[in-house]
Amino acid sequence: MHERQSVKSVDPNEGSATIATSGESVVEALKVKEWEVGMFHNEVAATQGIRIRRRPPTGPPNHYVGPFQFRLQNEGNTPRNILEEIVWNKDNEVAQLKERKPLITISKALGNAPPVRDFIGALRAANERTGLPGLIAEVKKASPSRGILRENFDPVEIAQSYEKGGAACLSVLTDEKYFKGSFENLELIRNAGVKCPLLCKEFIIDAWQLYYARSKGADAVLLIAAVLPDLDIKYMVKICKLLGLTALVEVHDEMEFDRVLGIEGVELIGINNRNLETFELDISTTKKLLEGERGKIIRERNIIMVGESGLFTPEDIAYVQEAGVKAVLVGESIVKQSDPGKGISNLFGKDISV
Ligand SMILES: O=C(O)c1ccccc1NCC(=O)[C@H](O)[C@H](O)COP(=O)(O)O
Repeated sequence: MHERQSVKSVDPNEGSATIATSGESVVEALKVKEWEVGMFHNEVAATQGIRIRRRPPTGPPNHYVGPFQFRLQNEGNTPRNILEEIVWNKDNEVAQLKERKPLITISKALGNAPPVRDFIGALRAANERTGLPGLIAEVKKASPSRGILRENFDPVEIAQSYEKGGAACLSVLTDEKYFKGSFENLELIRNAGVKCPLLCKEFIIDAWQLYYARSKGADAVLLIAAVLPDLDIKYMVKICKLLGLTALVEVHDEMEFDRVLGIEGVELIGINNRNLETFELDISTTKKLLEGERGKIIRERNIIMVGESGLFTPEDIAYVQEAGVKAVLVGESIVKQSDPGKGISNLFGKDISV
C-alpha cells in the first residue's frame, strides 16, 4: 500500500504540506499499522458500548493524486466530543513522555516515592466519624466545562485548607492542557506535609501512567469506564494492587456500571453525575444507578460508592447519601471559595473538621 518512494502529505490541522522521502515511507507504513491496531481496539471497545475512540488522528492517507498524498479532515480523524479530544491528546502526550521516561526508569524511581496512604481507609474513617460521606476535595484550577475556576491558584494552600476543613482525601488534577493541572502540583502537595491520601486525577489510557503516578506520590488513580475496555480495567486494577494504589473506577450509566461490577477486585466506584461527552449535569444519575439490584450488589460486596460532580449544597449531599454513597468527590463548589476549607462547612451544612 505504501511503496511509493516520494509522497507529499497535507495535514489539514497544520495547513502545511510535506514531501516524504523513501525513509519516511517506512515511518508512514508504521503509522498505518498503528492505525490498524487502533481500529481493532475501537471495534472491541464498541462491542462494550464504549463510544470514545482511542486513536489520535493519524489515519491512513485518504487518497493520492500523482505524487501527492492527502490526509483530509474526516469523521475518522476528528474528535466527536471533548472527552475523545482529551483522550487523543493524552495518547500523544503519553507516547512522548514514555520515550523520555521509559518504564525501567520509572520503576527505579518507585523506590524513592513516598509511602502509599490508605485511600479507602480514610474515606471509611471520615464517614464513620461524621456520619456524612467522606469528602474527596478536588484541587482544580480549570475545566473544559467551566473554564477558569480560580485565578489565584496556589495548590498547596488549597490542599492545606481542605485538610483543615475536614477533607478525607484530595483529588489533584494533573492534566495540563484542559485542566491547568500538573504532576508538579501533586508532588508539591505531597511534599508539603499534607496527610490526606491523594488521587491522581488523570486520563489514564496506558499502564505506564500508573507507575508514573505512583512515582510522583499518588495513592489512588482514576480509571474511566467510558474510555477503557474491560480488559484494560482488569489489567490496570491488578497493577494498581501491585503498586499499592487504590483504583477509583468511574461510571456514568447502567452499562458501564454493569461492566465494572463484572470485574474482580474493584473496591471503589465513582458515579459521575456529569456526562463527559455533553457536560450535562444531573445528580439523579447517582440515585438511578444505585437503585434495585445494583445497589444490593454494592452492599453485599461492601464496595464504597462515590458521588461525583455537581454537588453544591447540604441538600445535594443528603440526596446522594440517601442514594447510597459513602463518599463524594467535589471540585467547583469548594475550590471557588476564598477560603476553600470554610467552603466545606457550607457544602455539608456543618463544620466537619477534626
Ligand atoms: O468537568 C469537566 O468539564 C470535565 C470535562 C471532561 C472530562 C472530565 C471533566 N471533569 C472531571 C470531573 O468529573 C470533575 O472534575 C469532578 O467530578 C468534580 O466535579 P465538580 O464538583 O462538578 O467540579
